[in-house]
Amino acid sequence: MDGGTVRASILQIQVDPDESVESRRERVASLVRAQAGADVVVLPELWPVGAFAHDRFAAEAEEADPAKGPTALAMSAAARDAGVWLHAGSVVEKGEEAGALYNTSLVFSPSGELAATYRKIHRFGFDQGEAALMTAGTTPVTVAHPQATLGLATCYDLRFPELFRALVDAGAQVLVVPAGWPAKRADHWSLFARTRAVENQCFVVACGTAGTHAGVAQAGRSAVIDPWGEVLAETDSTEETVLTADLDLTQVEKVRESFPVLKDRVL
Ligand SMILES: NC(=O)CCC(=O)C(=O)O
Repeated sequence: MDGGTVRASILQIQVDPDESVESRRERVASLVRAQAGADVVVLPELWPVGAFAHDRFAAEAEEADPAKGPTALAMSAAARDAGVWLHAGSVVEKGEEAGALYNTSLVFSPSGELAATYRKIHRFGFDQGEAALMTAGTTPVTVAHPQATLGLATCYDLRFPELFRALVDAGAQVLVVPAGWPAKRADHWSLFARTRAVENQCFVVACGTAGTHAGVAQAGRSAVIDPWGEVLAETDSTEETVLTADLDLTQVEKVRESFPVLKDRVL
């Protein structure tokens, strides 16, 4: 698939405890509606509740189905109103099994249909926090956007290159990574985002969070990186920011043909 130029809008959402989840949901829906004309809009990890607000995960858990979950419903409507593909970041998803919670990304088509879900595979916290409270996903997910195959990953997943190789093997050209990455490891975030782009010869669309929740200051640092590792757009702001970049999809094939390193894989 090679769909010309993809305009990506990253919404680096402010997540602070003094704003209710309901108010943030409405505010984010308005921001998404304002992105009409973009080919894909991306939100951060767990923006309704905050990636480190562990004590609120269970209470704020919701269904991924827009007929049942308030965030899914609001994002489905916003995608439809704007006429955009929307990677709506992730929500704390109520699993089918009693008490199970997942960190689940939701992708909507321009008609508001839930086109894909991805349950985060690598949970952060070394047996605490997310790692203790959430169940791990098991399946890498790609999405057939009409212009490009998107590969989905979430925050801490960025540290695990084997997931990204699986996404490339499944045809990914654009790796979309929503995150709630802490400010104190911001340089790791930028380093890994650029590395995943270079080693997989893909675009990386990396959407961070702004603000401070549960005492954890967020890195922001959203960025778009091309398949040669050039940073097309990046914000150094830790405030709420909209970052837009045009991705020339022909670059994926050009870089893979002119420097065919992926063909030399042995394992
Ligand atoms: N929400 C996360 O996955 C945080 C990941 C993180 O802090 C790190 O990898 O460092």
